[in-house]
Amino acid sequence: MSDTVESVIVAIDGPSGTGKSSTSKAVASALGLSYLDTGAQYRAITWWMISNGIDVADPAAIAAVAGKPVIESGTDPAAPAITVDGLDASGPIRTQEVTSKVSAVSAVPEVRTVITDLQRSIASAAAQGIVVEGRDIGTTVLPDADLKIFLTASPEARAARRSGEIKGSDVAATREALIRRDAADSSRKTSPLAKADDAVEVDTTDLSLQQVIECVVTLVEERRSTPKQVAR
Ligand SMILES: Nc1ncnc2c1ncn2[C@@H]1O[C@H](COP(=O)(O)OP(=O)(O)OP(=O)(O)O)[C@@H](O)[C@H]1O
Ligand SMILES: Nc1ccn([C@H]2C[C@H](O)[C@@H](COP(=O)(O)O)O2)c(=O)n1
Repeated sequence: MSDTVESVIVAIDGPSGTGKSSTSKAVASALGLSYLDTGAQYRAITWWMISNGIDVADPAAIAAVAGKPVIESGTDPAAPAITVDGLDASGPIRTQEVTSKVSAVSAVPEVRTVITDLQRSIASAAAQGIVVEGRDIGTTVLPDADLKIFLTASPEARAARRSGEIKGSDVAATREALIRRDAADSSRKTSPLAKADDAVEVDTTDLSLQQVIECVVTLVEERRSTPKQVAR
């Protein structure tokens, strides 16, 4: 019997604020895997569009330049990095302006083609395996992932979590903004936010972050000990 641990690809999808980033980073760190935040990539391309004066309400204008920005993502879960044309984008992609425009930009099919290709090449280069988090990883980007998780939580729990990050923020307004973004991400034509048929759904509403991390680590370990059955 070999001592080498097989590479594993884990897809973690779900709506905003369900704990995808926190869980994915912790699971990747615990298991020695790489980590990819695909939302950061859509935020990065959105930031580039805004910085270059592209009208984000004009899908044709976005499509015409979708291949221009050079986006690079680091995959160290302890220090996730993202650059656009060589510039550190980790701060600018978290602004309210980018958050309010990212659903429109990420709905453009040409944008999704560019970013999906990038995500697949990063995943295939991860020798030890990778945890990839987003909205369409299990359904579209990596349909053959070894394990697919779909995280959910009530809008109230998600809004409370998000509001906890920003002192003095309005929980009701945060809740409405989350619901609006989820509706846009779920209703777009090209690879919408959706649970893959073979994903394991984990409702995190009443779970602590530590409980969610332990649950996902257990699921990965179980998958590693019982390889996926391939349909013939
Ligand atoms: N189970 C949990 N219990 C309490 N707080 C949590 C839980 N999971 C995540 N959080 C907190 O909720 C906030 C949002 O989590 P996180 O950024 O991981 O969500 P996300 O699904 O990646 O969101 P988005 O899609 O908007 O990027 C963070 O402050 C995180 O610490
Ligand atoms: N695989 C993905 C990941 C993200 N998006 C879009 C939709 C989200 O609203 C936005 C930002 O993601 P977040 O940083 O909040 O995780 O990016 C997508 O379409 N597909």
